[in-house]
Amino acid sequence: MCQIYRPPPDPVVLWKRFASPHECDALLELAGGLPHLPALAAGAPQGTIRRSLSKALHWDHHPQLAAFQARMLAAAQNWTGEDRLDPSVLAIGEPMNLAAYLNPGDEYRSHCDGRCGARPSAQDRIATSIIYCQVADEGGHTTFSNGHLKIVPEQGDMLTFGYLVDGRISLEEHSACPVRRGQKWIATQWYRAAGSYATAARAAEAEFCAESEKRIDGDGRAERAVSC
Ligand SMILES: O=C(O)CCC(=O)C(=O)O
Ligand SMILES: [Fe+2]
Repeated sequence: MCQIYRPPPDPVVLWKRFASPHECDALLELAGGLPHLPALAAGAPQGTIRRSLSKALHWDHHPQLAAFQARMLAAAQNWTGEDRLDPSVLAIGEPMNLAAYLNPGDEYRSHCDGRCGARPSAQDRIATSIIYCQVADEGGHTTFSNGHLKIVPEQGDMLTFGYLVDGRISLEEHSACPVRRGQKWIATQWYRAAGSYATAARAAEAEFCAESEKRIDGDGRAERAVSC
């Protein structure tokens, strides 16, 4: 089931229970356990906006991983309305990233995965999926501060958001709130554009997830919020 929190052109969609505990375990095994290297966010000296550990997982070493990524990609492409539009808008362009927030206060402050509203150049990132393999007991939510949206995921949920927007304030900017109690680990996949942006822009206007649509209202697990 997928829940739509925001429509295109910068959609936010949550696929409930996308990954089974077994699949998360398998990812962890491929990674050789929880990451142990400090995550460095691009442009942030000493990773000051990001306090977590991370590790890249390369599909070419793991056929199992490639198959799983293909399933993620297919779900993410769903928002393009596969039946009517070219589903090849998104492509897996880089390794999967495992990130662990293991200590109280671990967080990832406000940032964009793409260009924060500037027009993307060829092969820039245009969408992100995050699988929450473990959620914290308290804190660790994902917020979209400009969009006033806080996502409160459950274990196995996959959040996908797109940011193929041009020249306006981006609703893409997001943060991982500090973990307050317990631990959190996620698997992030960043997508890049396959094909022309003209195609991608058309697709971004399309309907998506229509058949199982469930909106934020009445859901109870997302809150209007500007901060953690
Ligand atoms: O941990 C989160 O909730 C967000 C992670 C994130 O923003 C990313 O991996 O790009
Ligand atoms: Fe991010």
